[in-house]
Amino acid sequence: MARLPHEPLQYHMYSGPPSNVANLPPQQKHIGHFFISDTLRHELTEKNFARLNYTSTDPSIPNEVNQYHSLMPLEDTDRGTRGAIGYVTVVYKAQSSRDGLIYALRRIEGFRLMNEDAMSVVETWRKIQHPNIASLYEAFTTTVFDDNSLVLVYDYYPLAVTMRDFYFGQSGMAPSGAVGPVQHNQSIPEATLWSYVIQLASALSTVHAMGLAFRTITLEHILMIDKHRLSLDRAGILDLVTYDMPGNVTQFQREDLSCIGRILIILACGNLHALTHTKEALAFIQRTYSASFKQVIMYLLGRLGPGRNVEDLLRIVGPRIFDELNAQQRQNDLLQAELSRELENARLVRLLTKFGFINERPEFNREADWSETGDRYLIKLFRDFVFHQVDEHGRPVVDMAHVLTCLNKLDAGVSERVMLTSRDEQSCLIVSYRDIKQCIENAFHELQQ
Ligand SMILES: Nc1ncnc2c1ncn2[C@@H]1O[C@H](COP(=O)(O)OP(=O)(O)OP(=O)(O)O)[C@@H](O)[C@H]1O
Repeated sequence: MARLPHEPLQYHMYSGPPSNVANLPPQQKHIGHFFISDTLRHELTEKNFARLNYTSTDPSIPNEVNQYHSLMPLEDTDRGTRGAIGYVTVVYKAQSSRDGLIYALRRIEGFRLMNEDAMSVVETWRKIQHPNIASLYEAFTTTVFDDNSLVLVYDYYPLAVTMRDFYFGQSGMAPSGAVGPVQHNQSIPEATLWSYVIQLASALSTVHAMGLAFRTITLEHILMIDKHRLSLDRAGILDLVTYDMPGNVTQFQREDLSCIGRILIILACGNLHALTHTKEALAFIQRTYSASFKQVIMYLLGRLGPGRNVEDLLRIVGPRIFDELNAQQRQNDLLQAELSRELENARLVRLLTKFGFINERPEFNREADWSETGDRYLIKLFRDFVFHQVDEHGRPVVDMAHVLTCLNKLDAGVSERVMLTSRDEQSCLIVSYRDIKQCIENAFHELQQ
């Protein structure tokens, strides 16, 4: 639409999705709606629900532990198995009374801290902030669970599941002999696996640069926090639990790389037992994925030479980082497009709120000049025009598009005129949206006084 040089922008019109979003290939395409997409709204609502949900009725769970309350276990508390650290751990969601935020508390059952100096480990790990690592905030010992427990406080990600549960379900069922994608019908796409390698390499490069190591990374230690977005869980836990048994950090860092290599084999083969048949697993990977993908696994496992470090890994995966960067930017564009739609809606909510404040105020019911004359009368007629129209049979017209168009024009204060009719149809007024907008501003301003 042609616009004169000084004419204001047509704020009352939805601008539609940006071309870089509208022209995405079909599998990434979004239909331009007035509102946030159904999928994203559903996801966000579910996450908010998970964050707020508090349904625990287990009497053995204390009301409070330190400043954390509303504890809710995120797993079956009877399911506890001795994980990689040799202790049973249980994860709870809890709210901090200090900042009101929700955290994940990992409780190590029956753990007696023998050396208070071990807490210094937490100070070191606390400095690590990375988008693919669940930050460790604090650790404390407690007896409120009727035992000696050590509790570590991490970022909470609503609806996160471990990579093991995500790909293999809670039972982790796997017919042990076969190697190949037996548990899900399709192999995981190579691009997804590269994305995991890059996210994990990025997390490790931050941790290793601090002279630290995760020391154990398994499918249970990786949380899937969004579609193909992962976060390394349990930061610092082994350093804390084995404080009195220090080891060789370089060795631990190499072990981190080996762990990733092993995870990639399991994921690529789609089989939890793939490592018991490494030769067949690697042959399967060679047949299914590219040579460079197999190469990175061989490097991680130390098959291309014993000296391994994360800098070399970053060099090897370097060419793939652009793919990851591009995917992230595309995702960013999509979210920006969603956000810009919500921006329009936020304007409308503000406008409707003003309407709500002004119209039918009970305390002014008997004041004739409040709503029956002047500015406010006009606002009342406009409200009827937008919301209370009836068809020729007197039935209500419920037309969302009409409401949105009118409100957007009103918010922009366009010069277009509209005919407002009184309910008894005895009088009618022709006014511009700009005039009505001014009336609303005045009435709202008076109320604020
Ligand atoms: N930081 C977190 N944010 C949100 N949810 C989490 C977080 N950490 C763990 N969870 C949830 O708690 C569940 C249990 O976590 P956990 O790490 O104990 O897995 P697990 O399979 O029981 O491992 P293990 O057998 O070693 O205890 C996960 O599936 C996940 O849903």
